[in-house]
Amino acid sequence: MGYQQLPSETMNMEAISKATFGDNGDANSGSYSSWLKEHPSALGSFDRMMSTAKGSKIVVFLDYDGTLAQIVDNPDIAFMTDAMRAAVHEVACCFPTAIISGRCRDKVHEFVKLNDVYYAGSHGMDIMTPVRSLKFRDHKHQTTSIDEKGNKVFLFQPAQDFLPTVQEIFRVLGEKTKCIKGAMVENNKFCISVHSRRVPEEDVAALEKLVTSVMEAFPEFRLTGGKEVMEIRPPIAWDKGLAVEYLLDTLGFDSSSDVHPIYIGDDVTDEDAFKAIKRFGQGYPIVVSSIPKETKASYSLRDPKEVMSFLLHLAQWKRS
Ligand SMILES: O=P(O)(O)OC[C@H]1O[C@H](O[C@H]2O[C@H](CO)[C@@H](O)[C@H](O)[C@H]2O)[C@H](O)[C@@H](O)[C@@H]1O
Repeated sequence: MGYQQLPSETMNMEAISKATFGDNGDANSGSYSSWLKEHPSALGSFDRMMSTAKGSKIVVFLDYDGTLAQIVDNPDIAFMTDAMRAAVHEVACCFPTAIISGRCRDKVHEFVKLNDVYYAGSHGMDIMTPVRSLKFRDHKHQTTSIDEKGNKVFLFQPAQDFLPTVQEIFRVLGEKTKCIKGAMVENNKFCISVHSRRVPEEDVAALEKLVTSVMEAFPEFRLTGGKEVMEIRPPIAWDKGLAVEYLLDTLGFDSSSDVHPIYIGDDVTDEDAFKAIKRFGQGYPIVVSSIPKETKASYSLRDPKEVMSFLLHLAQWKRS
């Protein structure tokens, strides 16, 4: 195969979990309880976590799908609840808060509808901040723009050079996958998602084969996976972990200051961010999962409802 394929990422996470932990990996099973010993609940561990972080600066990073919004069949209607929006707003009033998603940045903003959080779309390849990064002196990819309130902002778009090709791939995949019922190709600006969630089980392999053959014409591009989705990404060394580092630096929280970053996410691409928090040396990588799975996260939350509860606890802790 000509493109860079990461086999473990292309497997469905539920399949990985079953292969690793057996069929009974649900939240009530024994394997989940033993997994919890390795990745304790961030709610149950809240007091301990916060007593370590007390007096330091907390920065909150959130994934969108599967973390702030439930996973649903149709990606176009993966809305977050008003209660979740209020919880994110509460947290953003207390701590710098960023949302880092695989989706296109505008789409996440449209779903979240909050102006007091920072947005990074396309798996961190499209970051908007009010300040320019000093450490990442990549001025070619740091440009200025005007946000919806008329303020000057900086955009960091390290995959800019690949934009025309990504859009060409989107067009070709859209055409070619028309023959597979239920297939959906989503334009995430600097990357593309090909969804198989609504494809009949017996056609999923054909869809994967089709996408693979289309991508042979674009051998540099990376093909990775997620929850019933194939992700096409440009060949640059950039991921959600580097986006976390970029944001920490840009917002003035380098490793020399006393900072505890928190990252909450549920999918394969969030693992890069968990690793970044570990590289940072302090902070809390939290995986959202109701089944045991391989992860670099230190803590866990079962589902978006528990995420909401954690965010509310965090805001309440700060206010008290
Ligand atoms: O980084 P994220 O914010 O988690 O985005 C990752 C992908 O999420 C979306 O797909 C996933 O959620 C859909 C809606 O619940 C679901 O139908 C799909 O099966 C999931 O893979 C989004 O549509 C993708 O573009 C993102 O890359």
